[in-house]
Amino acid sequence: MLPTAHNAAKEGEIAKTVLMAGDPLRAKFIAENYLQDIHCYNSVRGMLGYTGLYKGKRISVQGHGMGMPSLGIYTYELYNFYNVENIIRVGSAGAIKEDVKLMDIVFAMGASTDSNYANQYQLKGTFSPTATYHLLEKAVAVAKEKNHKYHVGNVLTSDIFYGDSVSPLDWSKMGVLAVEMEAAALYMNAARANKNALCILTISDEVHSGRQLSSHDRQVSFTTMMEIALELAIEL
Ligand SMILES: O=P(O)(O)O[C@H]1O[C@H](CO)[C@@H](O)[C@H]1O
Ligand SMILES: O=c1cc[nH]c(=O)[nH]1
Repeated sequence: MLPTAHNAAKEGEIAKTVLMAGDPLRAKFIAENYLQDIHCYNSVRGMLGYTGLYKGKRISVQGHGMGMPSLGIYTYELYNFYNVENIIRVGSAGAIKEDVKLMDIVFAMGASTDSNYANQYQLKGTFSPTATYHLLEKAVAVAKEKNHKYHVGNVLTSDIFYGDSVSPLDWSKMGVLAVEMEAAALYMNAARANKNALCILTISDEVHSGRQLSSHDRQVSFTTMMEIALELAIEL
């Protein structure tokens, strides 16, 4: 079974806990700036993956691409073929609730979705994708200790970035905080594999106001989220 069609890692090359980002260059940035003794285990399709040490703990970091189908492939393989236990997504998101602002951190406690990803499970109802509580609890504790501004709640995982006649803002009437494109699939793959997952997001743009982060603020606020995820990873 290993390596797979999408991941060149051999058995044992990936740690039990993996940080993941849509952009593989964000994964490379984390590896090069925070990990020691890094080893690049994957570059198939440019979806870079590295294993290294953070404060002495072995962790991996890998890209997952954009959208649920892409994240679905990489996380399915990590959970089911590479014996990964914990996946922490570090992503960007658009704020849809007005009190959620640029650079804020959002912990996705739940992930509502406009996709049909859950149809594969043939359930007679609607599955609610949720974060693994002990990951959420520990990550929030790290953010609190570091005095970062954060929100915990529901996000929208959407199949649509450039919408024609639909707006993610409609979801704010249900208290949904922000929109991104992968958390629901991550939580469903984790649930089905009986593994752990958390999605941590940084607000890169406000859908409600049209404001966007400058490239400088993007870099600073993304590192805050990365440091929370790394501190969480060493506790797992
Ligand atoms: O910054 P990442 O992790 O890619 O996350 C968000 O950014 C992409 C869209 O620009 C989507 O993947 C969305 O989920
Ligand atoms: O999916 C995303 C990510 C960032 N900003 C958005 O508006 N949508």
